[in-house]
Amino acid sequence: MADQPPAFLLDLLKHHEEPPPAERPHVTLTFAQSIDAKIAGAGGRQLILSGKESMVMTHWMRTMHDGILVGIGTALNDDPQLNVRHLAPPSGSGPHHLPRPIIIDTHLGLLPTCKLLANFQNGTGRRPWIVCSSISPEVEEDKQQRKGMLEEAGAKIIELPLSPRSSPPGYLPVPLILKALRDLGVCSLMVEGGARIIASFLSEPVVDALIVTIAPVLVGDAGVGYQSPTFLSNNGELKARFKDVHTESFGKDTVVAFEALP
Ligand SMILES: NC(=O)C1=CN([C@@H]2O[C@H](COP(=O)(O)OP(=O)(O)OC[C@H]3O[C@@H](n4cnc5c(N)ncnc54)[C@H](O)[C@@H]3O)[C@@H](O)[C@H]2O)C=CC1
Ligand SMILES: Nc1nc(O)c(N)c(N[C@@H]2O[C@H](COP(=O)(O)O)[C@@H](O)[C@H]2O)n1
Repeated sequence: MADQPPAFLLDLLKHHEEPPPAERPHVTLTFAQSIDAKIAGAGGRQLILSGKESMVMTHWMRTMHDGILVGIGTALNDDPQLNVRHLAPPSGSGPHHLPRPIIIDTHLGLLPTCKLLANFQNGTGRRPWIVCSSISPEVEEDKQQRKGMLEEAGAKIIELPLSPRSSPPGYLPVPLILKALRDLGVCSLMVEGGARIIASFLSEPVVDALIVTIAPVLVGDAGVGYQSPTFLSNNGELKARFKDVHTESFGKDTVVAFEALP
């Protein structure tokens, strides 16, 4: 197994050597999809779309970011670990860098028994950060109680103001999330999904690199896809926001990498 990330990742993410903007980290959006653009099965059932080789590529990518972000839908559905266990231990100095797990969880529904917290407790994972909407302890006793339980299990809770007019309701604004993470020292962020998080990040001009693993399978209409904003102008021409910079086969999968256009 290779002992360093694939060359295209080193090249695509070399902007990480530069400081990120003041208002956000460098952002990489990445996920795996079928050829009919599904990221999960019927009813959201988790699908292992990536084969071994592209999964190893994803784990190398994880080592190259300060933080790794998923939405609460993914955290509850998949109970992910977000670590780098598919990589062989490095031969030389120290272990691989582990990204900080970050969960976007407006109402604090994450379970204190989840694998991310269990891994932190047993010393194999970093302390997860949970981003939620601000709590008014007097009127939200249940949420305050859940906060206490999650903190007891090891989580750091980050509260952000949620506008009553937020659209869709209950969504924390992406720029606010990114600013809070940047202020906490996160300089590079890998966003893994799920469907709603992908749509939200694609709707804002904040994604520097987009890396999609395409597995040669059809999931069918019952599968879960993701929405993207309209990239067509009134005359039907493509208003490209990204340019494709690299395509490479990893085992049976095709990985397509894009970078944001200025
Ligand atoms: N194939 C792949 O690479 C991946 C697939 N998945 C799949 O995605 C599915 C989960 O996706 P979703 O249910 O859409 O959940 P999600 O993981 O996208 O979380 C969405 C939830 O986060 C909260 N949220 C707060 N602020 C938000 C914002 N600004 N934008 C979006 N959400 C915000 C809301 O409660 C929202 O319902 C699962 O089936 C999982 O297996 C998840 C990650 C990667
Ligand atoms: N790269 C990739 N390929 C797939 O086929 C996937 N289903 C995912 N899912 C993402 O990875 C998380 C699971 O991570 P762990 O294996 O538990 O470390 C899952 O929650 C999705 O974010 N990714």
